[in-house]
Amino acid sequence: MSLPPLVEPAAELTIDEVRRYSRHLIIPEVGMAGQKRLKNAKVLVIGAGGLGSPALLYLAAAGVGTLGIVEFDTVDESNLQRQIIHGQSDVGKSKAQSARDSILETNPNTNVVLHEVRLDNDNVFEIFEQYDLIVDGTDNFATRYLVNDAAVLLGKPYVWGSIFRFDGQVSVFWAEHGPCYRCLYPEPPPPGMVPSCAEGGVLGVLCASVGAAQVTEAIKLLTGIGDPSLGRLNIYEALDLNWRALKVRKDPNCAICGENPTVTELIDYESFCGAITEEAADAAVGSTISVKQLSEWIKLKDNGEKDFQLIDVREPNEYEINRIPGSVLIPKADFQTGVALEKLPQDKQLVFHCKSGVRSAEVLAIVKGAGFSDAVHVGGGVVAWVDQIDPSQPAY
Ligand SMILES: Nc1ncnc2c1ncn2[C@@H]1O[C@H](COP(=O)(O)OP(=O)(O)OP(=O)(O)O)[C@@H](O)[C@H]1O
Ligand SMILES: [Zn+2]
Repeated sequence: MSLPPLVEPAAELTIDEVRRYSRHLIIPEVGMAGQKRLKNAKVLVIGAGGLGSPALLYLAAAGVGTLGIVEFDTVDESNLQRQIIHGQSDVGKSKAQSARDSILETNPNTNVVLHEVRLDNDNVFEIFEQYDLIVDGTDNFATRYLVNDAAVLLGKPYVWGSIFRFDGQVSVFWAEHGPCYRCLYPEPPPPGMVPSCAEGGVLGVLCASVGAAQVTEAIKLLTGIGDPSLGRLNIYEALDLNWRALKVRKDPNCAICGENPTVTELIDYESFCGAITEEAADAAVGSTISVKQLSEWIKLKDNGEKDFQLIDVREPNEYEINRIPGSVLIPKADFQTGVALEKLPQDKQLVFHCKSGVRSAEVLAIVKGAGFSDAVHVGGGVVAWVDQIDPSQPAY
């Protein structure tokens, strides 16, 4: 379905702008009118991370006049493998400011507006209202549902993208003309089911494919060229170098854009998406030790004053990156299938850890259910261990 352009054309382009955008201007479908629409456009990008990096650079290069950035975080060395808007000298700096510097280097005509906050219920409307179009480059479900609901309630379109390992997804959501994100995904995945990129990894260059596809959709919407991916879920598989599209229908029972909506205002997205299952949270109460305690326990064990078995429930490739001394590796999946339970020592206290404490809490729930009532897990996992106890090991 083609839609009218989102934006009216700006009054004119300067001589410099005509030179800069000449390769756009000679595309008949874009032409002066299309480029002037881009100049007049106000686009908000949420997150200057994996997707936001290419999205912001290409939106700026394309001549989008005003670019807003919502981002609260600072640049970490592990971001540089994919977040190409930031460089080595930006490590430790505000991502929003680092992104602005790169954008202005790419196109000094861009009016860059920084929102150096975490997007939340209190600021989302005020921020969204200032823009014609939103590009979601975030990596967590709580923010995705917040973005969707705020966009539906304000009647705004947005371009959504997601990445995981080798695969990406892109779609356009606009409840007034088609489905919304909740029509496609009515509920977030159960906590722990879908690992984040920090947990599961992502091929850096995948961000370029997916971020560029998001910008393509943004340009189509702003200028009215082509058919935007409204009602179309585009799926990219990097290993096959293949895009395919699935139809997405507007759900008449959608909680927010359906015929009888039950969501009429913003909700508590953190608890809606729950970072951890209820069973895992219950199991962890009173059975969580800190990395400092673990380090004491390891000393006592070395002196023969305490006995326990430390079990790392991450994946083998994570175990190769860093590990806590004395741990044995039994991945979480082996507890879920039950095969791990037979391997567990019956005569020792069990201490579980993972990367950050989510997977180990889930395993704790399983082993406590199997009768290992004195088992504990390590809050903050190996991330906290490297941070607080052994900075000589690499973090990831
Ligand atoms: N609610 C939010 N408000 C503002 N920015 C957000 C929000 N949620 C996520 N982001 C930002 O979106 C970006 C997502 O980028 P990306 O998926 O590459 O993850 P990352 O957090 O940088 O990396 P990793 O999770 O691997 O450490 C991050 O920079 C993150 O700070
Ligand atoms: Zn919907």
